Amino acid sequence: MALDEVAVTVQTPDGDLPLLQPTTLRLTEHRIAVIGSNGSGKSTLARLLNGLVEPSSGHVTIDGLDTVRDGPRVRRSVGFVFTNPDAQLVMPTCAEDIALSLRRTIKDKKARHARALEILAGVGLADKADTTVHALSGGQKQMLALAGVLATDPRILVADEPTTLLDLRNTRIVADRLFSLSQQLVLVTHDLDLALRCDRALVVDDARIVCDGPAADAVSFYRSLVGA
Ligand SMILES: Nc1ncnc2c1ncn2[C@@H]1O[C@H](COP(=O)(O)OP(=O)(O)OP(=O)(O)O)[C@@H](O)[C@H]1O
Repeated sequence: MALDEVAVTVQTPDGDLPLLQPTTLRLTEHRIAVIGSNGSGKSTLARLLNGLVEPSSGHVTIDGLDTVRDGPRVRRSVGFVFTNPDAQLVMPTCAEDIALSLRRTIKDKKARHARALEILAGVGLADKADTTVHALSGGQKQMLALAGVLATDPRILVADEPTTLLDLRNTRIVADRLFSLSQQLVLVTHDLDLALRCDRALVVDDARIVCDGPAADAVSFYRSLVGA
């Protein structure tokens, strides 16, 4: 993943508002954390990586594919997990939701349903196949949303505060799943323990990356930045 002189600016009634100042980055490590205060620009950076946000200037490329020009192919490579799983659970039942993610790879409906049941079993939701997604707990919903994204077989996973709405136990379950993946992971988080488990961390402040390095160094920098 590469950002070349990428800036994001939005127009507001008060004039241009920079959401990301010009940034050049190469993201090659297996697990990269993005940390920083509320409103600093972390989600903007994460959303650039799969084309949910387009650069106002510069280019974002994933394996050489431009996120604007090659949007659909980029989104096949880069799965995105939202803070609130309700944003991505769209089908009436859990099995149907996973089956939706499998529609590109498994054309036969029965085979797709069977694979969906296997995937649900793999995340501890075997008994929820025919349950409405609205009847799941927050932790179960996030595991379902994550399983749905992984069912599309992305090479990279970008997760934007995936544990923020979860209690301690569910945070651990979702985090352990994320850290067990072979996929490259970009994890936006306020949980500094999770950031410390990454190979590299970026600190975002006021629309800029103000520190970029080994997670322990970046977390120390962030703590001193906010006086904690
Ligand atoms: N489309 C938009 N129009 C105007 N302002 C925006 C837009 N998108 C984001 N912002 C503003 O840009 C800033 C950065 O937003 P962003 O969501 O990237 O922050 P964040 O670091 O992820 O914050 P949080 O930790 O609260 O989720 C915020 O002040 C936000 O209100």
